Amino acid sequence: MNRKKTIILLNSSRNGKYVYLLNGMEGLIVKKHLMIEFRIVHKVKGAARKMKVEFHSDREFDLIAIGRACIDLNSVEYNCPMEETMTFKKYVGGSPANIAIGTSKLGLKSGFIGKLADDQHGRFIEQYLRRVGVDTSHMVVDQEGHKTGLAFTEIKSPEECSILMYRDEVADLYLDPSEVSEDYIEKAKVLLVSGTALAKSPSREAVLKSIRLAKKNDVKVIFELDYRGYTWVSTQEASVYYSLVAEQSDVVVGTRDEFDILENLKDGNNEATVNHLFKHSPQLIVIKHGVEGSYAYTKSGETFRGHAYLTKVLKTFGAGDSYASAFLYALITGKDIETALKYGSASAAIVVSKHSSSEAMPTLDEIEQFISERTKDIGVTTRLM
Ligand SMILES: Nc1ncnc2c1ncn2[C@@H]1O[C@H](COP(=O)(O)OP(=O)(O)O)[C@@H](O)[C@H]1O
Ligand SMILES: O=C(O)C[C@@H](O)[C@H](O)C(=O)COP(=O)(O)O
Repeated sequence: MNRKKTIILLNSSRNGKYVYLLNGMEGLIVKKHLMIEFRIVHKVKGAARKMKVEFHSDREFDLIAIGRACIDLNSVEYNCPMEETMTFKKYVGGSPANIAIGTSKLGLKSGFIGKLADDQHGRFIEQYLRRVGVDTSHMVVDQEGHKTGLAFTEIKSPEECSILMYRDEVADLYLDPSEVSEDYIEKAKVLLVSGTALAKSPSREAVLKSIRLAKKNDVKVIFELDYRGYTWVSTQEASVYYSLVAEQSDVVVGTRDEFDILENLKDGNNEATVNHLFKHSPQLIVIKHGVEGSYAYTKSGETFRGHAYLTKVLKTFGAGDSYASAFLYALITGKDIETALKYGSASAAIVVSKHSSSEAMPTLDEIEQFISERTKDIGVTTRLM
């Protein structure tokens, strides 16, 4: 009897051992008494079914993001502690702004709702967003002297990066509910909500209003947890608002640590997280695990695994925003979840090898070229007898 099976070597390892894919299951190859055994470590359910999220097709904007548009000052010196860093390069930053830029660069029509400081930094941000094609018609200028948020980045080594944020009295957290317009939100397929915008009133109420308007007008709500600890009074408070918004969203995206904040616990597990959230509105939940990759869970019970691509890492920040940009691009343009995970991982791998988060956002050609080159690398197949 012919019992040949094809197994695929995946681009990842578990505790230093190679992980293989066989019949939709991930496992390790273990030698036992001259036999080769396939030991399952993870079942990838329904991998062949190609689930998609449906969006309105007749909307002027693919995605409208709400939250902060700020400035990143990225260390020009590599492998250097912040104390000794003398030179920083300026870019537009802020997670939702980065995602609006990333999706616009990929060809989506993106818009932004946010409040900018009435200063040189605020004007730089607005001009940059407009230049890369983001609609800024609903960005308002603060009239009360609030400032632009700044993020200084430190690149001690490719693995050891940190961000030092200056966010006292920042203009973005003063976005008022009266500055959120239903006429604008109803034009979108997707409202992208950043968790940090929930940290303080009146921005918190502005975001809650935008979610209500989105739901009223059949705009999908995508919640990027984007947790930045120092913006919050306590983790308890963050957990309350994160849960409230996640339960109302259609798609929730975050790292494992961010879901722990949402659930107000330590070392949570993905199954428990999704089981709870699927009792509410979400149809799709994406949980990221850094270089270990990411998982996408659907309400209908499927699980998909996205693998990080090996790349020459310059710094680790920017991974999440570039991942979200390409993942959402793929979802909104009707690609299946497996493809969206690949696009997200490829986009992140490209951005972590470059200096910035926003400016480095890849084009569609760059992502597709990257994936096609890497498919050759990881498509190593072997046969089990
Ligand atoms: N060092 C890395 N090399 C290549 N890809 C990476 C690396 N770190 C993260 N990624 C990719 O970026 C995605 C998001 O990264 P993660 O660190 O989980 O999010 P965040 O940046 O929001 O903390 C991961 O799922 C992975 O695909
Ligand atoms: O979100 C911010 O305010 C800072 C970002 O602009 C910065 O580029 C960054 O931290 C991005 O990191 P990510 O969350 O890993 O994408």
